[in-house]
This record gives sequence, structure tokens and C-alpha cells, in this order.
Amino acid sequence: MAPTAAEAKAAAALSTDLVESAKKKAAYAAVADHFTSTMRFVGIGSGSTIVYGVEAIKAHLASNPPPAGHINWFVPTGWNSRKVIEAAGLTPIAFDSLPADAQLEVAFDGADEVDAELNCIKGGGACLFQEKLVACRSKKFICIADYRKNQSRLLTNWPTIPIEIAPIAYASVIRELVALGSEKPILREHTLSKTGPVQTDQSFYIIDAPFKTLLTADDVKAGKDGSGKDGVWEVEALARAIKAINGVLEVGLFCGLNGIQAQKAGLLGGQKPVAVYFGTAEGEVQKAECSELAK
Ligand SMILES: O=C(CO)[C@H](O)[C@H](O)COP(=O)(O)O
Repeated sequence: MAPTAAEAKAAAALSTDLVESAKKKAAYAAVADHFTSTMRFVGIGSGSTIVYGVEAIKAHLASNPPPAGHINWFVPTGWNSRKVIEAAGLTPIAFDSLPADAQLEVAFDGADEVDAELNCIKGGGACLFQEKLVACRSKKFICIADYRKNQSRLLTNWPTIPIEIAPIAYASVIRELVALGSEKPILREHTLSKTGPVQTDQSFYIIDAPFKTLLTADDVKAGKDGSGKDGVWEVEALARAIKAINGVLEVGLFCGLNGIQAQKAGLLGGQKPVAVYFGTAEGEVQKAECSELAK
């Protein structure tokens, strides 16, 4: 028998509660493991999950105040992220105001989907360019997500790859994406009060491009062809191909070993998170660590 409207509403509310509680638990666990009040520069991502990350940082600072005279600076990944930092009473510093030699100790951010190798899709909130800048300027990038984001391969649940592009180039980028095997790339438009293309913090546009489910590096090592033949791509190969299109500012695939070696040497971090904290539907936190760092 089909559920009544009241039953359907109650089930939806329960599922929202589960997701929110999973986000919060993951955020508090990530902050407990990776934030200290002596840190100088900390990256703060965008989206609904990072709000809990900021809440956890605020709570941590309340019970572990920084040494006298020490300022914790929080680097936002866009307008919305800066508002969240300010609303929590924390001190923001714009990415382009950082001292030239400053490195962020850690950056926390959410993701739209994460695969078995911790490659991520990001950009659901149209902030991917600054998110990548901040992640790559951090010694470690820590991702926080709920159980819906945890998939063995990218483009399993999340349908498209967000790509930030120069407005003038949108039609030609769409044509190039189709040539790479994306069936129906779409220019992201406002759905509520305003009409027209969504504009990013850089006043660029976002194209959402669907592709077949992406292969991992291990799939390719096991003999699968991820070169784009028949539209089947391995994550890094696709990220490189999209980034090479004229007019593309950044692609919402955070992937590969780029930066990991440097990170091992204590230098800059990479695009890929060193750890992802997933809040599970059972109320636990599952931590996945980047296997390359252990090698
Ligand atoms: O990449 C992002 C914004 O561009 C977000 O981190 C991503 O969309 C996750 O958002 P949420 O925490 O609301 O699920």
C-alpha cells in the first residue's frame, strides 16, 4: 500500500534528520582530529556541511582558546563561506591577502561525491575554483561528507561534473564537452526568483556535464581503458582533457596525486583530500584515508 501524505512527509523529515546528523558528526570528528587552536591559517570550504565544521571549530576554540595574542585566520572559498566564518565570530582573511609565503595548515571542505580513491566531485555550490585554490595551498585538505556522497566510483549518484567557464566561451565549451563524450552538458541557470545563468564569485558561468561513471586509477591498472574511448574516462584523464578546453577556468574534479608528493615532503598539499570523514546513516563516522600517503 502506498504511504499516505503524512507518512511520506514523516519519512522525508526522518531522512533529512539522518543526513544532517551525519554531516554534523563527520564535521566534529574531522575538526577534533585536524584542528588546533595554535593554527594560523585554516581554509574553510563552501556548502551546507562545512557549516557544521565551522560550528565545531568555534566550539573547540571556546574550550581551547588560542595563546594570548595569537590570531586564527580563516580563509574562505567564496562569499558564502566568508559569511559563515563571520557569523561564527571567527576572523576571515581573503585568499589574496595571505602573505606570499603563507601556507594553510589545513583546509576543511565538503564534496558532492567521493570515490574509493578519494577523488572528489565538487562545485555543486558553484565555488570550485576558490575551493581548489585553497585546498592546494593547504598542507592537508580534509573532506567532510554524509553517507550519500560515499560511492566507489564518481558519477554514480551525483549526475554531472561542474565546470567553471568564461561566459563568452560557453557555447564552444559545450561543443568540446560533447566531443569528449558528455551527452548533454547544461549551462547552470537560476531556478528561483532570478532568471539567467548562475554566476560564480569570479562572475564566471558553470556548466554541468554528465559523463559515464568514471574509472579510477586502479581500474586502469587492472586493464580497463579510461582514455575516453566510447565516452569512458578515468578521473584524472578526464580532468586534464576538460581543463585543456579554451575558456575553462577550473573543473570540479579534485583528483590525482598532484601535490601529494610535495605534501609528503611537508610542502604544498594536493587537490585530493588526505582524509574524508563520512557520517554514516547509523550515526557513526567512517574515516577514509588517502592510500598514497601511506606508501
Ligand atoms: O563543492 C561545493 C560547493 O561548490 C560543496 O562543498 C559541495 O557542493 C558539498 O555541499 P554540501 O555540503 O551542501 O553537500
